[in-house]
Amino acid sequence: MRVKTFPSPQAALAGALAWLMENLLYASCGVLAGGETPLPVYRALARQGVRYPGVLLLSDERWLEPGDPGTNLYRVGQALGPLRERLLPFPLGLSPEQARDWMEERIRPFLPFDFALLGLGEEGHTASLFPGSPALGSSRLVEVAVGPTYPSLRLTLTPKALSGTRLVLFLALGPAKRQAILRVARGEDLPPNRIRAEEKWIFTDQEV
Ligand SMILES: O=C1O[C@H](COP(=O)(O)O)[C@@H](O)[C@H](O)[C@H]1O
Repeated sequence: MRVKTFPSPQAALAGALAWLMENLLYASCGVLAGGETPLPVYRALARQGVRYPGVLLLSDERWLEPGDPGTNLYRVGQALGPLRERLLPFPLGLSPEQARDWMEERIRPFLPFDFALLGLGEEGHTASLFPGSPALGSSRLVEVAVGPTYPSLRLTLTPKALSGTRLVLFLALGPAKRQAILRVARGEDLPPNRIRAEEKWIFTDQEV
């Protein structure tokens, strides 16, 4: 895991945007994190008018009603603008187990993914893979997972699905995430370190 520290959050977001734009040029399937942190990157991407004919997957989904503004699909989709059409979303209308199985079959042909822009939580989670979660050791590509915060029920890509991705970038901003960044960079057994990839980076505004 390599860490790149930028002088400000804005600079780190710009770095992630440049990384994403470069990867979209050559990718046929990439993964995007939900949450708050990457939304400015997706908005900036939409403003650039980037065309991308491939598939975009969400790293995870919060199990809410379809169309709920708390879902990653809603928030990421809004931010992506026209690129939203490239998303292959988790099917929220089914039961979590049906959605898991449906998604697993849909994503299999796209393995290994070309790139993954992922998040990092303060306690070290990425996607909806929380420390200690049984999903970390799953032999499936997609798992139903339980998180400590609302909404607790999630669907997530597993380390098995994400491992083999050519390039993985964790975008983690703000002092509240500094400890998690340090722990991941030290190689502690946290979810980001369960993902094996050719190249893994953390882009941050924190000195570590
Ligand atoms: O719950 C989630 O959290 C992570 C981190 O989100 P952030 O806003 O702290 O960057 C996110 O990557 C994941 O997709 C989301 O469901």
